[in-house]
Amino acid sequence: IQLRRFPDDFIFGAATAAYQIEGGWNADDKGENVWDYITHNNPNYIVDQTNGDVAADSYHNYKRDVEMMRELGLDAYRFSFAWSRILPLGFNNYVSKSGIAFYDNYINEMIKYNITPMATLYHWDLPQKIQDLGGFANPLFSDWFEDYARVVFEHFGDRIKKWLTFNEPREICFEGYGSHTKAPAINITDVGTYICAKNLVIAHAKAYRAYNRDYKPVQNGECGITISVNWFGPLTNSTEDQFAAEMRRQAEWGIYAEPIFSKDGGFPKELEERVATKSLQQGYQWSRMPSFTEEERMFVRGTYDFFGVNHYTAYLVSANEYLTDQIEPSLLDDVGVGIHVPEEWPKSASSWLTQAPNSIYNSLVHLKNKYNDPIFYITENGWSTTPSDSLFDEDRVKYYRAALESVLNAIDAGVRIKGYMAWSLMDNFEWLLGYTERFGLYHVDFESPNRTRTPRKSAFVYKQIVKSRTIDPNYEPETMIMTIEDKQ
Ligand SMILES: CCCCCCCCCCCCC/C=C/[C@@H](O)[C@H](CO[C@@H]1O[C@H](CO)[C@@H](O)[C@H](O)[C@H]1O)NC(=O)CCCCCCCCCCCCCCCCC
Repeated sequence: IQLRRFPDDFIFGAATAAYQIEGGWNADDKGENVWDYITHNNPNYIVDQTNGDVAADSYHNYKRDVEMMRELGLDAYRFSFAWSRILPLGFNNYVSKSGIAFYDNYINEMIKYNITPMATLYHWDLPQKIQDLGGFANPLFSDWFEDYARVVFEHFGDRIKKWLTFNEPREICFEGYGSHTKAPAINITDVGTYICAKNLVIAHAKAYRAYNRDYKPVQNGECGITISVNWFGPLTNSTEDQFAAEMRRQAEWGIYAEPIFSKDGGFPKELEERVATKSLQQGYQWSRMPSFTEEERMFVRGTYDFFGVNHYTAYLVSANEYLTDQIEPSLLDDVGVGIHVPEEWPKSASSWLTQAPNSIYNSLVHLKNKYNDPIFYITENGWSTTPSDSLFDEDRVKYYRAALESVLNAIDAGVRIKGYMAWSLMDNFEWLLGYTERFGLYHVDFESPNRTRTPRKSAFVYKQIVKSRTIDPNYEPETMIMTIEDKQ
């Protein structure tokens, strides 16, 4: 059989995030963030009562991390900066020398071995002081974020050419402000998600425009945002189900993507009208979804060089079936649709994650058509197993092969995908689920003092894909001993 090839300029990488791997929660002068705060003050918030105080201890093991990237032959590595490690007080009146030194060393180690760093400015670890001031609900948030972004561009922009402002606005705003499944667990269901969404996209735009104006002319990098785009397709072909799926997509990612990537900007129209109507019926004198002024709409619109997509799974949406009770008022009540996951889709260790057919293709072809053919990077994609599963992670291997076939299907359909980052390079702190779900190509022994990393079978399979730039469905590693090979 002729195997399909990834384009020569396609970059393969792996991803992580600061709070999930770094540890060193109070090393040197690092400040407290919202995950430090919630895990220390309410340990039962996490299912196994753990936290990221030490995690995979990448603060001390970063050289081993880069060695793993070399073992896999990666072109790129996506990681995030911890705001409170760089600015321990939240604001830019004090910049931590040791925080800067840590990231300098980490990045220099990658560059030394020709691994392209892709950096996320914010992956959920807000300085607690900024949260005490309201966090993403404070209209001044966007200025504080721009200040932080400028410090990072200033110090690291000579070496980092691919920037992401935020990781997954849905998880920040819906789960953190409109629900309680992410820190800071504000759970103000009527307006939390919507106020956060507006301030977040304005903060993104301020950072993007600051980069474009003051850094890009010298540093020559690119800047985007990563949005979680799981596929929400209609359960049937009926008009009602198709509209229901569109409403759910608007609620899941449209409220963050539309202001930035659409021709007109602003929030998605149908959802905006629905929330405005329901708000009046519910006795509010204004829509629970704030509008953009004309100036804000134009300011946010078009602030991207590429679209970062985190994709894991899919759900089927129905207008009339599988409906469940929702808190009223809330985003899920505003949308008011049913969700179904077919029994036959293979299950992972995570309740929300099944292996859905060709869902990367479905998502990216949809986004390409909706948002005028942007350049995409898949900034996360991966599969979870349990801590007791063996190193021979056959399900993860199947998932990665199917996902990468779906990437090739999308490329064949004309989608401009330039890279793929596997989630994750190594096991890490999986938020509410602590260490009970594992996403790593490398297993991490969280009981061992130096957090020993050991490659799983999927690491060898991914390495072969990266090296050959093809997906051989029959490839079997000959050994489970990992080595570093010279890149051709
Ligand atoms: C049977 C019908 C049930 C209806 C359920 C409807 C579900 C609709 C959509 C639900 C989304 C669920 C949450 C998914 C979040 C992910 O998008 C998010 C991805 O984040 C990135 O991924 C990495 C791995 O998780 C992460 O480490 C990385 O930092 C991040 O960038 N993942 C998370 O946020 C992780 C935790 C999610 C836990 C949230 C608990 C909410 C429980 C929802 C239950 C859904 C049940 C579905 C049942 C399906 C049955 C097969």
